[in-house]
Amino acid sequence: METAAPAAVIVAIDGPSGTGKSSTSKAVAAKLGLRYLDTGAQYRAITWWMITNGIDTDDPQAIALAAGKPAIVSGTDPGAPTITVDGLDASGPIRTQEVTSKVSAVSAVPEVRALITDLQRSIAAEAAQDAEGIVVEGRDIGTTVLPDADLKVFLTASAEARAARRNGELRGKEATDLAATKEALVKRDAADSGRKTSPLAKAADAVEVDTTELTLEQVIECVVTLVEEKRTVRR
Ligand SMILES: Nc1ncnc2c1ncn2[C@@H]1O[C@H](COP(=O)(O)OP(=O)(O)O)[C@@H](O)[C@H]1O
Ligand SMILES: Nc1ccn([C@@H]2O[C@H](COP(=O)(O)OP(=O)(O)O)[C@@H](O)[C@H]2O)c(=O)n1
Repeated sequence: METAAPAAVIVAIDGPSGTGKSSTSKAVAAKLGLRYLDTGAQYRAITWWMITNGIDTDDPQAIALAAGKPAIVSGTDPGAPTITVDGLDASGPIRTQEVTSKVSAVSAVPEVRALITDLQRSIAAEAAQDAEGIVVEGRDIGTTVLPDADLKVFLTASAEARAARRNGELRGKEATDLAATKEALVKRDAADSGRKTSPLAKAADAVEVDTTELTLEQVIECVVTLVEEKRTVRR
């Protein structure tokens, strides 16, 4: 008798910058044969498009009017995630300090969030239909984008640990001193948490994991266990 394939699993991993969302989400998706979506990269991509097309990122109206123009496409292979804007590879430009300094303003605009949230939901629905499921990481996945996700994880860590991790990633001129990195990170956290439309927040039914004292491997193992527990219960 054919055993039914396990139902697809939808995992939401949220949290502020530097908690390990991307590293953990990619590793968990790869280990469990799931797709992966970096929603931050989508907001960075539309921000990069606004900057390169001369849209004033301090003008929410101008951002709203232009929000529907760029075509943003995400590749969901955790081993080689991709992001293109109007067919161009945007994976490099979206990580600059210029984009990082403007992405919170762009992503706070309701019209931007509505368009990108629809895109995220269609990518998750496709993964549920055609694959084993997906790990979607961001700020508002468990609260707004995928409120019915099978598993919601909210990663936290001290601002000091997060700044040190982020600083460790920056290269050359962008590797500013730790204090400057921490200040920028705390400022972005506040903007993301304080905005009116789908702010950074822990869903009531999310499992909180403080990664401050944990290694990345320990966080990955913790989330893999949580997903496998979910899958077992549902079989
Ligand atoms: N628990 C951890 N311990 C040490 N370093 C970590 C941990 N989690 C992530 N990192 C490192 O910190 C940096 C930021 O991780 P990332 O996954 O990009 O975080 P986020 O997506 O939440 O901003 C990366 O260099 C990553 O390897
Ligand atoms: N689901 C999401 C993901 C990111 N974002 C925005 O996009 C920015 C960049 O997200 P990111 O995940 O690439 O940032 P890091 O956590 O990697 O520093 C965040 O600071 C938010 O302003 C959002 O508003 N909603």
